[in-house]
Amino acid sequence: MTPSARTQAAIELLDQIIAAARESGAAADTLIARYFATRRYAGSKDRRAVRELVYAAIRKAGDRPENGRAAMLLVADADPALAATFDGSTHAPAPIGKDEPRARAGVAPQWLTKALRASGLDGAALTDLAGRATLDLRVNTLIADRPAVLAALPEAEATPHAPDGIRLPTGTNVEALPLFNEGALEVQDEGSQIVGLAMQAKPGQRIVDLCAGAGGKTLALAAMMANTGTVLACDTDRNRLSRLAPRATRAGAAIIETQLLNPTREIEALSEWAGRADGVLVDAPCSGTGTWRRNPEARWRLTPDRVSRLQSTQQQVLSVAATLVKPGGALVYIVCSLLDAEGTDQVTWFLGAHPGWTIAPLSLPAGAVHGHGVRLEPGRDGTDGFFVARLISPC
Ligand SMILES: C[S@@+](CC[C@H](N)C(=O)[O-])C[C@H]1O[C@@H](n2cnc3c(N)ncnc32)[C@H](O)[C@@H]1O
Repeated sequence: MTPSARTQAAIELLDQIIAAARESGAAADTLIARYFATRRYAGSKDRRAVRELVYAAIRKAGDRPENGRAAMLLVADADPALAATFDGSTHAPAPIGKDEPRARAGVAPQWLTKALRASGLDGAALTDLAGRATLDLRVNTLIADRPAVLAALPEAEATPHAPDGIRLPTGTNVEALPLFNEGALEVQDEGSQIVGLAMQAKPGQRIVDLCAGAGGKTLALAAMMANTGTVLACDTDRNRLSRLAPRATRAGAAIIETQLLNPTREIEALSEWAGRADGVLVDAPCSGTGTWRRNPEARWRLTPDRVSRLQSTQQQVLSVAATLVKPGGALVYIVCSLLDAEGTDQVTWFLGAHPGWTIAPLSLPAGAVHGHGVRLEPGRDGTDGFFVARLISPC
């Protein structure tokens, strides 16, 4: 493909991504994969170059742009070589017209930027939210240890904070690594590894992972517990939860049970666990403002109404969790969001609605105290953004 044809392909893809963001359609990565599946003439270098252009435009445009051309023009304004590809030749975008509209540059839509500022993020802390993510993995200590893995993978380095984390060059085909196929490695952002430590899970305990999804944190809990005790992994999403069993088998995690939940009838389904869990992890559904490094177009999908619906779900899940924790046991609340409305404000709500519960201080390898918990920030900590708090049930 010529440079101009690559620019045109990026514009077409951006049109699809913008439409999908407007209509709750497929994620950018899925659309990019589909686009190239039907364009066999594009080689791997072309795909990489087009992908780079698409993501440069997504990261730069704070609001959902009108169209792909307006988004790409925003990038071209700071890149003369890219601007020169708008030359009107075959397969190229039309020449840039006088006063053509550009997408608005920014971190996020204005309402969201305001809410993030009110949550204590400003300057680089704000702009780094949509920066580039690292490729982090957790060494599964049921099968291997970090020094052995680092010795076997010369291209890997230890993550700066998480004790079992390694970092690989971006773009590494993880699934082709023998250590991955042997179950010694799990792809997991360093931030996700760190907030999981807040559960302080110990061998022999009974832990509920109430929003387990496909089990990223469940597997880490089983490893922390050295495969003794029980981890009950629950979720309301059958598809996500069904991905956990094969992952657990590969990881040699034998203490995991799963339970699919009906969103209005969790307490009934979990009656055997009422007041009996040593700990309950609530990795709650959230707006994902901390994960824009991986899904920058998520900024274009979020609305105030969606945040407020998520807040209701978070409160509902927290209330279910509170019924499961034994006296003196712990509830760990995590969101991969930096909005206080989903983080520390929800803990304030919980304490008001559940008298007798207290906050336990957290000592984690990264992050800083924020409100009732600890916050990890992409800019400061080099991880995805998270809020985590540890609450103790009355005895
Ligand atoms: C942030 S994700 C969990 C990610 C997972 N813990 C991990 O580490 O990979 C939140 C999960 O909460 C689930 N969820 C949503 N509503 C729920 C509810 N009422 N009860 C339990 N899980 C729920 C979603 O299906 C989603 O999988």
